[in-house]
Amino acid sequence: MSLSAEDLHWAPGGVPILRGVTLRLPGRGVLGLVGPNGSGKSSLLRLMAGLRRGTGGAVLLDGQPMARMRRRDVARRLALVEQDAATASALSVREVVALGRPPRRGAWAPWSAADEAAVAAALARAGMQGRGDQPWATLSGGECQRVQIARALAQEPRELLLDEPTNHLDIRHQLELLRLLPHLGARVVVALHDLNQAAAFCDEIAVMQDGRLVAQGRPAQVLDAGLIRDVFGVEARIERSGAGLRIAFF
Ligand SMILES: Nc1ncnc2c1ncn2[C@@H]1O[C@H](COP(=O)(O)OP(=O)(O)OP(=O)(O)O)[C@@H](O)[C@H]1O
Repeated sequence: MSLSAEDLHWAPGGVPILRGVTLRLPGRGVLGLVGPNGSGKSSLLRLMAGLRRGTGGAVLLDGQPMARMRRRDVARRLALVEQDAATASALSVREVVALGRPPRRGAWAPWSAADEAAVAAALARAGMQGRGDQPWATLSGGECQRVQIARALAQEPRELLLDEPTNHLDIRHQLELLRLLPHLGARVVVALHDLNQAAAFCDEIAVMQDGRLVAQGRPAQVLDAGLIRDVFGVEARIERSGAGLRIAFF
């Protein structure tokens, strides 16, 4: 059953930001969250991660309202990597990844072989094995993103929420990161701006517009010229080849 938003509303200070969003994760694979600036993608991810409480509706984890769960139990289940997540710069890569472990450890438990193994596994999954001793401050932008993902993976989440993880990355690092997503050992929800990348790398796409979820399904079902015009306000031509598609904008 996994993670879902059910008729979720959020109106901080009375201003409606999320207006009745119902979003269910697909049974497996990567769900892409797309939508114009300000449509509510980051807000939805933060509410689904339990960092904010909705003002109506619910976020459910395995059918249970997240609001009634302990923070620690939520953190054992899912992890969020926010946009431009910052980290104290004096740490090594291994120390940064180890910051993901507290939800998995007893309050007073010493650092264990299991913790060490989880950190090593997270580094390997994120393609950063052998880099544990490197100072965080010396990493490239793409490496920083990978280490933030490794830190989230060290929580051993079943659901991983990523908010625009390709921000600031050059095209090679964007593609490397997107190719990594199906291999992270978690269900992934990823907010993306590039519709072609979303179509190519996501099993399903969910489209936000003005605080509402206006479409969800396989990329070829969801992305058409009419939706792109209505939601993003641009003209597009969809070129289909087999199961894939390419969007040309004009
Ligand atoms: N704490 C808050 N209080 C009031 N308004 C907020 C708050 N957080 C976000 N907003 C507003 O909610 C709207 C949606 O913001 P959000 O960051 O969720 O959009 P987004 O789709 O992620 O945008 P982008 O693509 O630009 O990152 C914006 O108008 C934003 O200014």
